[in-house]
Amino acid sequence: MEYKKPLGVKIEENGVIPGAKKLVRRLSDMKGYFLDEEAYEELLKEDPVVYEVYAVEQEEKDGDLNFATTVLYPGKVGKEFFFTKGHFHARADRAEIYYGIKGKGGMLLQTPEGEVEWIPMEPGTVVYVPPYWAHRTVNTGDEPFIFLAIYPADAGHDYGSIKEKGFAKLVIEEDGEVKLVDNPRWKE
Ligand SMILES: O=P(O)(O)OC[C@H]1O[C@](O)(CO)[C@@H](O)[C@@H]1O
Ligand SMILES: [Fe+2]
Repeated sequence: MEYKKPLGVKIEENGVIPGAKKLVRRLSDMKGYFLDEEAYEELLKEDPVVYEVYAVEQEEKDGDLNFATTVLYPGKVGKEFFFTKGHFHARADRAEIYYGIKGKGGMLLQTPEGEVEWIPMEPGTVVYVPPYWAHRTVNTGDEPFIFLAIYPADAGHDYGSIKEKGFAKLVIEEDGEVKLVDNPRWKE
């Protein structure tokens, strides 16, 4: 039997996992994701980084685990806070755990039928993402929102239906408050 080597790494203050694979998502990678298209086009002139992911991933095998930090920057497109794209798992029955490290935000979760849950997150919050729920994190603060995700190595990502239809709710700022409102573009 060939055993894999165990691994211990320290997450840096800024969320970076040394030696991890880095993925950068700029606003230009998220066309069609935000409601306010005019605000999107305007901000596209700067094309800010919306989030970075530092992932330590294994082969897509049953039983193994991946982990990744995400540094989700503060910002808004119109009234809508910056968020991660959001996805179902390609193997839809795979669950996931998130752990809040820094900053303030929350997670939007949604079933395939469009039932939505919002879970506020701060440093120390653990979120259990059950099988079959799509998930998207949102930065509702004014500093980077940093969190760790731990997920089955064979979970995969299914961005398709979220890219097309979005979530049934939007997370916006209105009158200085964080609000969840119906997404006018949501279709079942
Ligand atoms: O894959 P998305 O929706 O862009 O969000 C990124 C985050 O979600 C994960 O894909 C895990 O669910 C991580 O790689 C990362 O923490
Ligand atoms: Fe996931």
